[in-house]
Amino acid sequence: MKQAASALAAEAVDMLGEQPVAPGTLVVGLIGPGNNGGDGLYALAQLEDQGYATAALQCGPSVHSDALSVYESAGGRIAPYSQDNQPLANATLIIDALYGLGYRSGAELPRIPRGSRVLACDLPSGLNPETGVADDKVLLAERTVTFGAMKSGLLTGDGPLVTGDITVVPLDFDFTGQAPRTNLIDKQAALQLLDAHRSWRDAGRHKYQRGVLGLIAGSSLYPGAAQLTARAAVNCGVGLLRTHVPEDIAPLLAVAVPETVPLDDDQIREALSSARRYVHGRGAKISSWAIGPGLDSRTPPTGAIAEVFASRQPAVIDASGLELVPAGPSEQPRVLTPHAKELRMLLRRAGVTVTIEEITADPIRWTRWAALSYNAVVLLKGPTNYIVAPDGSSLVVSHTAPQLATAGSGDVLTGILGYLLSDSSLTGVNGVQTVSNRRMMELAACAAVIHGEAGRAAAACGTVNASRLIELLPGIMKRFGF
Ligand SMILES: NC(=O)C1=CN([C@@H]2O[C@H](COP(=O)(O)OP(=O)(O)OC[C@H]3O[C@@H](n4cnc5c(N)ncnc54)[C@H](O)[C@@H]3O)[C@@H](O)[C@H]2O)[C@@H](O)CC1
Ligand SMILES: Nc1ncnc2c1ncn2[C@@H]1O[C@H](COP(=O)(O)OP(=O)(O)O)[C@@H](O)[C@H]1O
Repeated sequence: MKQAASALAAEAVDMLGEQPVAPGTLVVGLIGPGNNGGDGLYALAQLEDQGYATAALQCGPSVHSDALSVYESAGGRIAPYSQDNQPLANATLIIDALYGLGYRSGAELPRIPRGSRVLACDLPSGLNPETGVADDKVLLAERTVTFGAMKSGLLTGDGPLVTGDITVVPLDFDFTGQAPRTNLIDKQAALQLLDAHRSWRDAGRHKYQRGVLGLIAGSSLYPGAAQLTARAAVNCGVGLLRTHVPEDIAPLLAVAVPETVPLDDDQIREALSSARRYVHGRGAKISSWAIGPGLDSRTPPTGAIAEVFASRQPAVIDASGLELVPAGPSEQPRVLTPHAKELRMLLRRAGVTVTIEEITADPIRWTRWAALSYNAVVLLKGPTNYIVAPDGSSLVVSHTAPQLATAGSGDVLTGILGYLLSDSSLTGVNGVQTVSNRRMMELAACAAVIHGEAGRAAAACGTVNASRLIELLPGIMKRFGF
């Protein structure tokens, strides 16, 4: 418990970001009746020792007695919580140590002043630790420090919307008794994954060796989507982008993205056959594919697209491409990127009937169904991104921004992921090699984090639109080591 409390206190200090302590700084703990409250009191005691002014507010019928004695010995004082509590109004930081793993929905939760900075101990109070269903009065956290292992409720349902940034603090024992089946990929984890995948082959490569992305996209109905995906891939730094779009929109694309080189059906076939001949490092004509943004599903490109689906080259498939991708076993490593409605369509095509409400209530379950049915990694887009591999393992990305819910933002994600899949230093592929689902899943999570980072950066400067995200990508990619 003291180990947990130390991590909580350290996070509080990190949030306050001031040493020596600024005058007027006040840390207020909302203290519940169980061990979660105990963690909070021990953390407040440590903050007292470090010179912070603290106050504890007792929110239940009792408090952890040992922790209270330690807190009082450190000079702290506890008072009963009431709605007009002065300390709460003056708090620089509130530590929510009301309820944690022992929470059952329906408690009377304290009202905290609007705009308060809240650090949640283990879980935000009012959040069901298993299902992720949050009460209406859940205490919204800026950060959550969770102990021992990730809790499913932090990652599913409302969890990612109410936890803020999550830090998992390993303890000397695993008190949940089981390893987490789902992992959170935050910015730090994405950086680590990209570093782990990056190979020494990065230097001295020509554009074909760096990686060539083949984009099959666009229609006269949706001419803009192909441009957005293409511009995103180019601004990520793709070695070469080749685009297959209908003839009537090709001139528009050539003007919007002069870096791209057109790709017709015959060239697609030639690229696929060259991929079968080349070995790692020698450079195939196309390394990976992005299929779907802006395609018109009523008049899809015929011919070569089926051969791309039959290839072993990695692909990200989005939007109307999802209506064309075959279900069942395939040799192609694929990431499908549906939003909830498209996931419902994918599942229906695979014979599973489910409503959008059911998907939203249990996103990992239904994404897993699609991953199994299509033998592909599936990235379910939305306020939180769920990425599930056919073996059932999953990653969650909540490093997002609500402003990303804007037209064309998904096309940008496809461009980012298409680029990552094309980069031979990340996939290790440039020809006949195939990429494991694990790596596809990790790269999909990294793309979602990069997309989220672009969304946050754009939102920090003003309103967000897809073009703005694209403009920011070169700087964002630099932050991720590109
Ligand atoms: N070995 C462990 O299990 C560890 C636990 N730790 C801490 O302990 C916490 C779990 O402690 P507890 O099991 O004591 O549970 P909590 O401290 O989360 O709260 C449980 C208490 O709240 C009451 N309660 C729950 N829902 C309520 C509701 N709707 N209305 C009114 N009262 C309600 C329960 O009756 C119980 O008394 C973790 O979240 C974590 O903070 C950490 O210190 C690390 C080690
Ligand atoms: N509320 C939200 N908060 C954060 N990100 C969101 C939210 N809603 C949608 N997104 C993200 O915005 C993008 C929207 O993609 P998509 O639905 O395909 O739109 P479009 O087809 O217009 O590009 C996805 O990356 C998704 O994860």
